[in-house]
Amino acid sequence: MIETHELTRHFKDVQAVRGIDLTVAPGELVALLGPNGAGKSTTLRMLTTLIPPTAGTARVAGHDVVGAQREVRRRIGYIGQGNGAAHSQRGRDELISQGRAYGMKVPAARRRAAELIDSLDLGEVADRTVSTLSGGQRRRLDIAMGLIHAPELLFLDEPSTGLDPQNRANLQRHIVELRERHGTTIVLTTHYLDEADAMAERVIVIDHGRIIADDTPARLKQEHVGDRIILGFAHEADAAAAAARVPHKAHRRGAELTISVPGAPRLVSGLLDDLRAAGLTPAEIEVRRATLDDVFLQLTGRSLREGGAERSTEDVHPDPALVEA
Ligand SMILES: Nc1ncnc2c1ncn2[C@@H]1O[C@H](COP(=O)(O)OP(=O)(O)OP(=O)(O)O)[C@@H](O)[C@H]1O
Repeated sequence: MIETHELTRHFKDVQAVRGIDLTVAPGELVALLGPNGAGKSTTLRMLTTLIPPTAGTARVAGHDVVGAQREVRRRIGYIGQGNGAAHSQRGRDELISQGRAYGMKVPAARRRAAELIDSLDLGEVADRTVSTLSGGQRRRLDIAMGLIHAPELLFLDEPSTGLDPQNRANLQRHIVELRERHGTTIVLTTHYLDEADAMAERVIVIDHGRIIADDTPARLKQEHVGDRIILGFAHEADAAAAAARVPHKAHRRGAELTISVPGAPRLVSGLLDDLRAAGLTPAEIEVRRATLDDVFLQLTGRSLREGGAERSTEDVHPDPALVEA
């Protein structure tokens, strides 16, 4: 569905995108994840024919983004960062006008608008003027606008930026459902780690205009970081004895022992049984699952977090008596 080769874009002396090779298969839901200024929007704008590449090539939905702009545009939907819908019109009319702009006849545009209003849960607000809609409803209407001509491929640039957590979760659910229902290939950009993690089966991490990782969220976390079990002992000597005993990579700092192990939640109970049998009972136990931020940190030495995503840390208390100890 998308194939780029050394895709590059410079703005005067800013190298926004530096030679990206990217392949996206039909039906994939891919998240481009990266910090502000990483080059995500610029990549999307080239793929949607809004700006030409400085160098390299891109074929989108079977056509070249420079040589066959019209063909590409007819086959894709693009929802940029701003709101696309006009404010004084009713949402439903906006959708129908958009359909007409794509050459649809009025009855077909009406039918398609009704279908999208239903899919995106806009039934109660579709007959209100756009200016009265909430941020989340506006965003859903934008998505309906991008889908009116039933594109094979939908690009969403930061779809949930500016929404509160509840509206974000709701929008994410709608996007995933759309893909399931219509089989649309979806490429979105985000700097919300939890969003990329929750929605995309494939995450492409972009930094300084280059792809630095490309895999499923689970594999990225496992390969680059792994889970950790953190045990706090009453005495340093116990932590040292436990370090010598556990069959995994372990790092001790004072009375705290950090064990790096894939699939930590599955292993923690057996590990604790073994330590307890040797008379080594930790006073505190924490299982820390790897996050995409840990992956980014590992790859770049910097954090991607901007307050939008929480670390997924969970305390595990397999035996309440242990925690009290
Ligand atoms: N029209 C432009 N003129 C000059 N520089 C630009 C232009 N558009 C983007 N840039 C620069 O290119 C780099 C990449 O920007 P881009 O918008 O692609 O990043 P991004 O990853 O989408 O960031 P964000 O998450 O903030 O949207 C940035 O340094 C940006 O300032």
